[in-house]
Amino acid sequence: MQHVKANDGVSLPAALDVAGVKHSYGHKQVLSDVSFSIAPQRFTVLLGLNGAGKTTLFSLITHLYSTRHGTIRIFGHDVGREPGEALRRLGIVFQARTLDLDLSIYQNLSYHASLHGIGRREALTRITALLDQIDMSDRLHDKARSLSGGQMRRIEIVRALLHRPPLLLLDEATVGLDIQSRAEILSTIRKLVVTDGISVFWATHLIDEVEETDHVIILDKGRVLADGRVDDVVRSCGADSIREAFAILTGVASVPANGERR
Ligand SMILES: Nc1ncnc2c1ncn2[C@@H]1O[C@H](COP(=O)(O)OP(=O)(O)OP(=O)(O)O)[C@@H](O)[C@H]1O
Repeated sequence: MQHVKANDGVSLPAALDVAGVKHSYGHKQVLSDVSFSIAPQRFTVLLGLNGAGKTTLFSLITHLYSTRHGTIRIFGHDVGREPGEALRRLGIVFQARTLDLDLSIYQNLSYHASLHGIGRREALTRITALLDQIDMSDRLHDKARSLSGGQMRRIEIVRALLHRPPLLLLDEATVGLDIQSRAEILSTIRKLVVTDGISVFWATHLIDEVEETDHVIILDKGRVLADGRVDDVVRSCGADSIREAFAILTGVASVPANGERR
């Protein structure tokens, strides 16, 4: 089992360990021998253009698809062999909106809590505390449809955290949001790593979401092209910035804001 050093130097099992994973849709292979580990209590970015294979990889990690080639472990638990143990440790925010618009925020969240076997009283305590953290406790009984896109995303993040998973996956969480909402979501998530010791795996095509001290995994056409601290990746490419390193590695002349390959 892959072990990695946490922030305090203690050796822990990797929050996520992906080893030799391949995936095909019919004859089209979209993930080729993908391997990497992410450390606990770190912010790790999965950076790739549209079509790189990020969502497919997330579908394998969350066990929506079964892994036919390779293994995926969450804190040492094999997603294929012990899905209950593995998935209990995982929270996920998908790219597509998933709140029920006709239910209140409380109803959306308490339903999810009950799926995780959390009692009503405990659920309300957790919901109130998490809504407080994102300054939305006054919206508890509002209908989800009355929220802005950024507020909906924040409620989806609260929902993903209700069962207190140590690993949180977010697939293009800021897509379609205005600049201010994007910044707020990103800073909420970055804070969780520091204050709650959560491990975050953040998939994006937006290079300006990456910071120098993050761990970055660059995925392109289903292959891992780089895996390491951002400043190390930049240096090893002989580049001046992660944008330049990404362009060198992928052969994409400039990285477009919409994530489409040019
Ligand atoms: N259900 C499917 N059937 C066939 N091909 C698929 C399917 N889902 C994805 N693909 C293809 O697999 C490749 C990887 O897609 P994937 O959605 O995983 O990439 P991505 O990095 O998440 O991009 P995006 O952000 O645009 O979703 C693409 O070429 C896509 O067209």
